[in-house]
Amino acid sequence: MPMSSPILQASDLQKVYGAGESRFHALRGVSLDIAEAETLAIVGPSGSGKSTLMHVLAALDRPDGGTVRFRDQDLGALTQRELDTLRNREFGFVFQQFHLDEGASVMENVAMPLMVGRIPRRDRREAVLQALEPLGLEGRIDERAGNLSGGQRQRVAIARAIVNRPRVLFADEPTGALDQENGEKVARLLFDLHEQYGLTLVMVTHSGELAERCGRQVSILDGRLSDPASTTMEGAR
Ligand SMILES: Nc1ncnc2c1ncn2[C@@H]1O[C@H](COP(=O)(O)OP(=O)(O)OP(=O)(O)O)[C@@H](O)[C@H]1O
Repeated sequence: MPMSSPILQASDLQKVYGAGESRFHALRGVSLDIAEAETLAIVGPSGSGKSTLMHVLAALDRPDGGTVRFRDQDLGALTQRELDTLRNREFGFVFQQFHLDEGASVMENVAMPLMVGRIPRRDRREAVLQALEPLGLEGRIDERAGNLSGGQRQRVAIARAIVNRPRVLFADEPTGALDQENGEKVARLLFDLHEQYGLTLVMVTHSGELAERCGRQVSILDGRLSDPASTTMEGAR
């Protein structure tokens, strides 16, 4: 059955850290198609290469071999500047440890991708309010990020991730630093964003429960996908 072309397509990815004695082969030929608007969990034991794979897919890091294509564009053919622009426009990021500037306001944190994308100052506040609104944080816009609770901080990080209206949201252990209740709230928000905007969601997680809620899971072990049949989009929704 013909399928629409994938939004992301990784082919035979290799990633090697270090050299000599400390050389470590973290990705050993990973091929993976990701369909537009699917929800994908990348699972596997600690140190298996999950974050490395996510970073390479998201153009945060370049592979040492193989290719990543975004909408048929070979990311390896782009200059660093072109890659940075594409990442800022098309991808949003949520990390376990939030990575907020705690001394800055919610407004300043969420506006960061808009500044990188050279959106004029006069348009930023409205865009930030729109991003905060579905997360229930528009009333906190002028608060210092460091004054917020962990769950609220992760919601600010999600607002920052969606403020540029990206097509793909990458989340690395998004609920890992949160208690059960706040983790559930954040998980629900991520799936709501997928439903509302058709965002493609790519999530690295240790949580079997979170992974189960994704349309598809791929499992990585020692830098290889453990079930090669899972690399196509048959299971995508
Ligand atoms: N910058 C680096 N330099 C050297 N080795 C690295 C670097 N980053 C990761 N590694 C190694 O590569 C392997 C894969 O790391 P990665 O972070 O992708 O694993 P992971 O599956 O996400 O693990 P975890 O679940 O513990 O976060 C690990 O053995 C790690 O020690």
